Amino acid sequence: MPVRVMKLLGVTHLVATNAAGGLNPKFEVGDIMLVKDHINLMGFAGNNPLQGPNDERFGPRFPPMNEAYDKTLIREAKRIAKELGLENIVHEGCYTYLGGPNFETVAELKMLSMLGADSVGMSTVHEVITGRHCDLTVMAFSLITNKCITAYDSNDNPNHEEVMDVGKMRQDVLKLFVQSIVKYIKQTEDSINP
Ligand SMILES: O=P(O)(O)O[C@H]1O[C@H](CO)[C@@H](O)[C@H]1O
Ligand code: HPA
Repeated sequence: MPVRVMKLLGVTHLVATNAAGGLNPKFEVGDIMLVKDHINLMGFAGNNPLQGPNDERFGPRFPPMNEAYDKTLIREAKRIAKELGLENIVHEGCYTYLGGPNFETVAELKMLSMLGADSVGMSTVHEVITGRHCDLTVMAFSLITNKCITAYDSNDNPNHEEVMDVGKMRQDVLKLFVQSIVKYIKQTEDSINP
């Protein structure tokens, strides 16, 4: 619903962000993952924001989702990351989510890893689907706040405090990153519609 309100207000771009567990073993806590694709696992279970009668004022009944994440914005976000000296902590990958609010089991995480997910959260996909349905240009990134635990002999536990702490630790960098991306989008829009 907020995404459609944004559309009605004239918004053209959606930059979605989330905190997520890192499933890709190359990711470290505090890294950023640009989302290049997602797996809508809740959609597999029949939970999709576009369910129900389609409102043609927003978009078509059967929207494509193979190019959900704008390739130009991903490319420019990488360039910006380099300019800001963040290239070593910025990666690209596939996001997936379960409904939460519990963190995932070891078996669930092993399955998600086999499916090709690089980060795991509890949000974002519904907003992205709704945004693409009404033709917003979309980009998203995950802040990796914890490493997913995929071994039964681990003594670690994911917890929301750690997620919040890592978010706070990275807030200045993330603010700068988002500001730079928004600045790029504004410049591009202004050059198209002066
Ligand atoms: O996806 P966001 O809201 O960024 O936050 C993620 O972090 C929280 C769990 O710690 C959950 O809300 C999960 O979705
Ligand atoms: N799993 C799901 N959601 C999350 C995680 C996680 O490990 N970290 C932050 N949000």
